[in-house]
This record gives sequence, structure tokens and C-alpha cells, in this order.
Amino acid sequence: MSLMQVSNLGKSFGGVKAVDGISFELRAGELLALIGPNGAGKSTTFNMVNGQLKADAGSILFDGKELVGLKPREIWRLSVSRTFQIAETFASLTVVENVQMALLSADHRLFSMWRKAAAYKRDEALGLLEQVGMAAQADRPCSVLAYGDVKRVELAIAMANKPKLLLMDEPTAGMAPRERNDLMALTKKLVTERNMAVLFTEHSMDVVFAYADRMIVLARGRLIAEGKPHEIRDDPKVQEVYFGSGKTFEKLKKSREVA
Ligand SMILES: Nc1ncnc2c1ncn2[C@@H]1O[C@H](COP(=O)(O)OP(=O)(O)OP(=O)(O)O)[C@@H](O)[C@H]1O
Repeated sequence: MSLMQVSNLGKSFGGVKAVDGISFELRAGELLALIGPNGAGKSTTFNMVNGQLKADAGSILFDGKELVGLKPREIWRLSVSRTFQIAETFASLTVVENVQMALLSADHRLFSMWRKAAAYKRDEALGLLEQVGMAAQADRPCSVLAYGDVKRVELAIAMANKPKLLLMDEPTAGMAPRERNDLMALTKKLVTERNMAVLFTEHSMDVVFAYADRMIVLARGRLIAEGKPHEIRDDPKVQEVYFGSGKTFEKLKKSREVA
């Protein structure tokens, strides 16, 4: 059964139809990649789902509730978490304190309580860090962590909200190939363990083809293809918008390997 049903979603900026009536669904336990060339409408779509942009048209039905018109915080309260392109943690706090802050917030407590609440749900926070392989670094300040480790902490923070849906905007941007694979393998593990859905945008085709269960492809605001990675790889419409006629993902990959 679908967890989220997007129908005829649209958004214009002045005369530009950034997203032009797209429809797709997302099921629980599914990693769905949103791809497309620059300016295709990925960020606009993503930001309509998380509430940062209000759709002009259409509907986003999530777990039976309409998201269009809700504020980001209200959407978050419906168990929709997100991670950011630029890793965002509080550098002056330790790893475990960052997760404790997220638990405070998920429990509707005020941040001003924090001074009195340094022990707040420490064990639960450590449990979340365990799930992302960061328990051993719990008491280190976030400021000293390697970038890949910050991304893991971010995942633990996102899990504090017990998400049914996790939104990831270019999760592997700025990472080396090995780190990318580690992060996506971890994401896949969390998806399986929690039966959580993930919607992610991604420029790295290697990541998308290796980890997405399904993909949707946008071009100039329209949804031009939808399917499993092998179906998308062979779709001539997709090849066309990415590379112009005559080129393929395989050829692109080979030319990168040679370079
Ligand atoms: N705030 C805005 N004001 C005006 N035009 C915008 C705004 N945001 C996006 N656009 C336009 O909407 C279209 C879709 O942009 P969007 O950022 O959603 O694409 P994208 O697929 O995320 O691109 P990229 O991969 O380059 O990030 C583009 O033509 C863009 O210039």
C-alpha cells in the first residue's frame, strides 16, 4: 500500500513551471530516487514535500493526511524527517548531545530545558548512535568528526523522530566513493529494519543505480520516466535528456573510468 501519493503537483515561479503536474507514489520500506538534469524541478518537488514551498496545484497525501498547506514543523510532526545537503549538527555539542537534542525536540520539550536535561534519554540516544555505528564516538565533539561520520550522526538525529518517511537531499554530496557507499548501505539497512520509506535526490548515478529500489525522472518540470534502475538505465527518453541522443549511462561511466 502506498505511504505517500503525489497527484498533479505543480509549482511555478513567475512564468517558469518548475514542477508541472507530476504524480507518483511511495511505499513503506522503499528507497525512491528523484533524479533529473539541472533545473529539472527536483529541489522544488522535494521542498514541496517537506513544506518549505507551498504547491500551487495538486496534492501530497501522506499516511492519509494532506501535506499541501502544512508548515515544515507540522509535516515533521507527522513523522517525516529530513537530512540536509550541508551537514547540520551543533559543532560545540558532543555527538550524543546532538542526538539528545533531537529527542528533546521529538518529545515536544523546549530547548531551554536543555541545561537541566544533559542526561535526557542518553541511553536512547546511545541506542540510535549504535544503529549508525557511532556509539564509540558518542562523547567526542561534533566539530572533530570526519565528514562521513557527521552524516552518520545526522542519520541518527533524523531517526529520533521515528520517521515513516525520510527525505534526503543529495545525501552523498561532497563525499568520496567509499564514504558514499558506506552511507547508502547504512541508509538501506535502516530502511529495511524500520520499514521506513526514503525519498532522495542524487546527482551521483553510481549511488542511484546501486541503492534505489525505484526511480522517478524529471525533466523541465515533468515526470518523464518511472521504474526500477535497470528500466530507467535503458529508457531512451532518459538517455536523451541526460546526454542528448547517442550516449548512454554505460558509455558515460566508461569515459569517466578512462579519464
Ligand atoms: N525560488 C525560485 N525563483 C525562481 N525560479 C526558481 C526558483 N527555484 C527554482 N526555480 C526555477 O525552477 C526550475 C526548477 O528548479 P529546481 O531547483 O527545482 O531544479 P533541480 O532539478 O533541483 O536543479 P539542480 O539539479 O540544478 O539543483 C529552474 O528553472 C529554476 O531556475
